Amino acid sequence: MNAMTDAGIIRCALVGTPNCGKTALFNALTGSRQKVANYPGVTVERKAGVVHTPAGLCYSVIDLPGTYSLRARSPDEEITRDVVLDRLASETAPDFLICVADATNLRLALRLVLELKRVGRPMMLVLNMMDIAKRRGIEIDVQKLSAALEMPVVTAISVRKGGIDAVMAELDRFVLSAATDCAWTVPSAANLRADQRDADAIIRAVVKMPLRPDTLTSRLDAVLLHPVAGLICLFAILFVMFQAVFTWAQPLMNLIEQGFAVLGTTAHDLLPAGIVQSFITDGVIGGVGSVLVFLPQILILFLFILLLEDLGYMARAAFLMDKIMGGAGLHGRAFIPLLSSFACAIPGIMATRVIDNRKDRLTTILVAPLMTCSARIPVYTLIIAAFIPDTTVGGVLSLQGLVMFGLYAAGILSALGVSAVAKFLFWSQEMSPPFMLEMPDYKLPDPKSVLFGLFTRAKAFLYRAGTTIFAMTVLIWFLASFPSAPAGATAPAIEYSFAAMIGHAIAPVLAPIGFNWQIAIALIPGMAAREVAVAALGTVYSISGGAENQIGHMLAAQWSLATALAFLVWYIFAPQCASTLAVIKRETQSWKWMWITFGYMLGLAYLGAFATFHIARALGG
Ligand SMILES: Nc1nc2c(ncn2[C@@H]2O[C@H](COP(=O)(O)OP(=O)(O)OP(=O)(O)O)[C@@H](O)[C@H]2O)c(=O)[nH]1
Ligand SMILES: [Mg+2]
Repeated sequence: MNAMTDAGIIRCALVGTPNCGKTALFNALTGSRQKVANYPGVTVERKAGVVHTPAGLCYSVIDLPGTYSLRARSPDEEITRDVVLDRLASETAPDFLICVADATNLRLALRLVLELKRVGRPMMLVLNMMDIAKRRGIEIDVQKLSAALEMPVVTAISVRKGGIDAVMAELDRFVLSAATDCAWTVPSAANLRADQRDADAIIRAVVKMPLRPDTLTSRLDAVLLHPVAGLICLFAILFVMFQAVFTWAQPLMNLIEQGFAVLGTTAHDLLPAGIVQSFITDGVIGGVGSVLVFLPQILILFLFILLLEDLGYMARAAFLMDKIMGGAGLHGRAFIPLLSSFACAIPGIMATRVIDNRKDRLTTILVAPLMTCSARIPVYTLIIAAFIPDTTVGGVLSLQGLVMFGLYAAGILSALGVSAVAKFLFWSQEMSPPFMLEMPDYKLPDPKSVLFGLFTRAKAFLYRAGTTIFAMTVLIWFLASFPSAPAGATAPAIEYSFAAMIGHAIAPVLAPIGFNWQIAIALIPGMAAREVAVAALGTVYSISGGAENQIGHMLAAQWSLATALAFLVWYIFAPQCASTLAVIKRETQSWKWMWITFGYMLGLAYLGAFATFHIARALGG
């Protein structure tokens, strides 16, 4: 037995139907922390890790997107097909396939195993989710199954690392032998039906189903998938989510804000007046601190998204929204990518790989950046807190929360509008394939994995604050501080700086939408990350305005309501994120779609802000 091939370590690949727990198994085997969630299509790219077995062998393991057949339909399934069939120039084929199957849902899983056998590589089958199978009273004769499939079969509970020893033991037993010839050909519908018949026959021989089937999922679905009650529940959930983001976070945000205020005054008092003091108080604390305040809101948003994902609700929401979105030219499959875009458009755009039809996928990519990503939260919150009174409507709903909800709704509605227009302009002739998505069973979220998800998000946000946002803040501070004011100058020092020169140069273009030069200078570094605009405004205004540490108060004193509203509208639409544009280029493999996205978003932002500014001013704002 020798796990080392001439080319290096043995390579195995995890293959299985969507949502069967491949990534959970991958994480358990390799100690990685890849994203696991309860809906089909979580993994959309290949991820590699390393396993060290008890016998001291070392394997490389690849986690792959789920698929029902190697007859790949969508870009994520193509990745699985290409890895399994050795079609990638950049990597050698896996020596060993670890098939993963959801033990509670074996029909399509076994059909895939039968198809994979024709690839001619050594294989094993991991029956995952055995905890749920046992609870439901599903009995599987593992030995008989192994004999029928002619491959080792082990059981596992991957989320709790159950059965990992058995998988490792199989890896230790594995003897590298030459793969037999690949007999796989693209299966026709008749081939798939024949495989399904064989799979069903095996299931009849080895699986004993319980007399009383599990009804919790179907009872919940009777309400949650109901065309009317289901939609009401969905909107109620989303509404509570947005209210929560705004109201629950407030006490924590106040605390962080006070912390930074104390830090700012302490630094101001301790440091001698001059460049260093200005850098620390205006640049670092005023800039980065102003963004860090928003951590609680971002975490509350993620808490909701993580809970919905783990519960198994996402696929239901997608199903409910299919009709509504279909009216606007969006496919039901677009829902999960679009909802993920509330966190950030980048994973959202990558998640569109599960959409098989190219035009549906392009439409989704085109509108994903209109979803309110978490980087807009700081901008929205800052402006809302400064300009919208903190009152309640009807005694319960916070007005500020309602405005926030309105901004989210504006993003969603404009996405529907843009996709309707895109459908009309680019592909009015084409029909979308029907919506098909397997509904996962409801599961109670695992607190550990939810906490870990929150921790990862917090880390990513802090990392961004410490790198991109910090770097941009330092740049702005530098531009706003140099050259310093000449002796005997009367205007504030910043008026003589590079920032003012650049800002004044751009300002005429932005004047029609009510933006002053301070906003102009905040928008450019805002391309690196949307939150930078908040930090930049903080720095620019604290340098021009003196000791006041509350950006909100400074803005309220200096901007008209019309400008503030125009600024909010600008942020609904503006393509203020270079990384999103780069991902669009990568995922569509075309500059054309990147520029179309950039162009239409910029156009909408300018027109929207222009209209808002002038209407608000006409109304006296
Ligand atoms: N109860 C239980 N849940 C599991 C088990 N393995 C995975 N899960 C859950 O099943 C869901 C799907 O797990 P993933 O690992 O994301 O599935 P996947 O096969 O990688 O899915 P895709 O990447 O979408 O193809 C998650 O909610 C997991 O927490 C298990 O053994 N028992
Ligand atoms: Mg996965």
